[in-house]
Amino acid sequence: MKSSIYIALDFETKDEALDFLNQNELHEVPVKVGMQLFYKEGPSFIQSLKEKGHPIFLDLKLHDIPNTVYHAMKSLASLEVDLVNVHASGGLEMMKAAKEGLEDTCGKQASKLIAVTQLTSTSEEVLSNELLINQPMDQVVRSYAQMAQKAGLDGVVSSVWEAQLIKESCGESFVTVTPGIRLINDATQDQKRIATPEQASHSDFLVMGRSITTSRNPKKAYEQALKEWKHEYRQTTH
Ligand SMILES: O=c1ccn([C@@H]2O[C@H](COP(=O)(O)O)[C@@H](O)[C@H]2O)c(=O)[nH]1
Repeated sequence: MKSSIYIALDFETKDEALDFLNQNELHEVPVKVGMQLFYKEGPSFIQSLKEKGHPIFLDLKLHDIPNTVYHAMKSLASLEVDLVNVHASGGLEMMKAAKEGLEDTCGKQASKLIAVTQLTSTSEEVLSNELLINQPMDQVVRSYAQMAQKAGLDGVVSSVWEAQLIKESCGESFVTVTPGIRLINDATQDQKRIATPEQASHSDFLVMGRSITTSRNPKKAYEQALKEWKHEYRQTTH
């Protein structure tokens, strides 16, 4: 898997999403399909994106009892997307079941499986006051990442600010996928742990939605993000 930026296709309909990609000449770019579009358009939309050559991250964040997640992953496995995910807070047994569901259907060719550690919309305050987790965010994210690794997963979703710690704890090949990315001066909106592409030197993949999709020039915004990120990537790895 080459490192890249997944554009979050958070649109109401497949027509809106496909028009967006066509009109902005974003051909074959990696895309992320989340609950909004998948619940409305279903597997046939994934198929049409695949036919157009887009690498796909299917971001459904499964979180249920192990047996349910096992069977749900068996269904998702047949879509043969690049990345699928679960919530790490579902626990070790649930994550193992997710992995088994994928592999029982597609063997080692199955989609890569990652786990959300803590949503990028969760702040330190929410973590302790609402979720009642009385540890610092980076420690919680690190523990969840280690648990995901123990369950046999390929990586995790976190904010940019925990990616280095994850690499140090789980190794360079453990994949870090980071949403909550904003170009400079863009609105934070509901995100709390945000960063610019330039700050994302320890991320293998970025996820960017509104900074690109609501930009006046989405293609330019996408190319700018890639340039800023790759510049940083080159400086830290070569
Ligand atoms: O922790 C997480 C996990 C997933 N997401 C998803 O990424 C995009 C981000 O969209 P923006 O418009 O760039 O804020 C969105 O689809 C989320 O569901 C996340 O933001 N944080």
